[in-house]
Amino acid sequence: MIFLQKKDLLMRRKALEQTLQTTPRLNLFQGFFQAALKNNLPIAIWRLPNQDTQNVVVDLSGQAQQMKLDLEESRPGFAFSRFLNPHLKQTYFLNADVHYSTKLDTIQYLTPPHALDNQWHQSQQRFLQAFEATLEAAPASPVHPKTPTPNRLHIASETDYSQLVHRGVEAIKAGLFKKVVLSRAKSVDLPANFDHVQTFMKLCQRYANALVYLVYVPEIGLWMGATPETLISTDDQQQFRTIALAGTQAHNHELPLSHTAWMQKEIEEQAMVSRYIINCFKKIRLREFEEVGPKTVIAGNLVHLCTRFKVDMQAVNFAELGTVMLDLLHPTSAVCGMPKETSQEFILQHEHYDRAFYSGFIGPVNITQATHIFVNLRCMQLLGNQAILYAGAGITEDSIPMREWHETEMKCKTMLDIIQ
Ligand SMILES: C=C(O[C@@H]1C=C(C(=O)O)C=C[C@H]1O)C(=O)O
Repeated sequence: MIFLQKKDLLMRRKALEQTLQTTPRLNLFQGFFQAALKNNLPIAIWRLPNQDTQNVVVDLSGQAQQMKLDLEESRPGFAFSRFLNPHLKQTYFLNADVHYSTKLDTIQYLTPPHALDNQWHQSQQRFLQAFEATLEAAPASPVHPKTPTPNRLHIASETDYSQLVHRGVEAIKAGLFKKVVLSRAKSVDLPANFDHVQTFMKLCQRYANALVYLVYVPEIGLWMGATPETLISTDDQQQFRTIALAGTQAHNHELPLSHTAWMQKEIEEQAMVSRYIINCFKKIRLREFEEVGPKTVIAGNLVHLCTRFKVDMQAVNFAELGTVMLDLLHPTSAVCGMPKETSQEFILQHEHYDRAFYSGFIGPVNITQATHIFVNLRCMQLLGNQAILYAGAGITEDSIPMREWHETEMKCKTMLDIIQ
């Protein structure tokens, strides 16, 4: 019986390979997405910065697994974390049981070591059946994603947010901390013809140097974003990378990037993030790192100041650097504050809403021998016919509440420009 099922499955996979090559990209991704929704399976679709390759992974176990993230030991998959995730222990992880990349143009199947043969094949069969069916004919009534209601959602008005910033500045003046990143949620109606996969494709086109993603986990819901901020990356050449990104202004297309002028406030704010990263290196006695910047970089409609850090993991003989640094860095002072503990406490007490996955981290783990984890910024949670957009701004002693509100409005535009 199992033998027959296996044979059937192998034939189905083979037939699919040809279909993959003749089906337009958009339809393929619609197919993956619909098949995952139909079977209640977690799915992640993404495209790395400055790459054309789009990827999809589907977790056939059907469960959002929460685990302690260990990058060096982990199976290939996709990590998704809330802002609050002490010691990375509550990281959601989507196993790459099914992985498709437009570069290889083929589906790779991974069977987890603990999988029960029978159940596993059935789950794969059901998924591939649904995938094939959507490719043959787009469903007349597509399945809609489950969209659990966010916890403690509060849409801050300009007055609410200005008061919050004012409180932050007071706390800094009182010496509680030096910087705090204060954020808010904004709600917008989605157009009647809103399409998740099409929006993902539009984001890819518009934001070439961002990680663009669409993640669906039935228990969590649907998140989408185009983030400019690498948290950690490690590649097949054993290079570790991270960046210090802060300071924000609108991108002036008429001005060469190198002519962008920055105020003292932004320079200091970004320097704090760099210092924070260097302190993390110091904690693990790592001295050999390359540091380049700060330079002005483009992130959609905005520009930021960015310093790049690089470590040759082989040269320093530190194979676990990725996990160790992820644990030390998250949440960085680009999304939390400086010092970390007191600023985080302030955020939890005063923001009056749950950041959920905003300012958490997200990205592929051990996919084609590389891991690219990003800070989840310029993102939105999709709820039926409504989207919740999230954005924050770094508050220092010199912050002016109205300006910070305006900055968060500009950050929300990254998503707004695509959906409206
Ligand atoms: C907090 C966000 O962005 C972060 C904060 C920045 C700032 O305060 O200038 C700039 C880039 C990001 O590191 C966000 O996009 O919500």
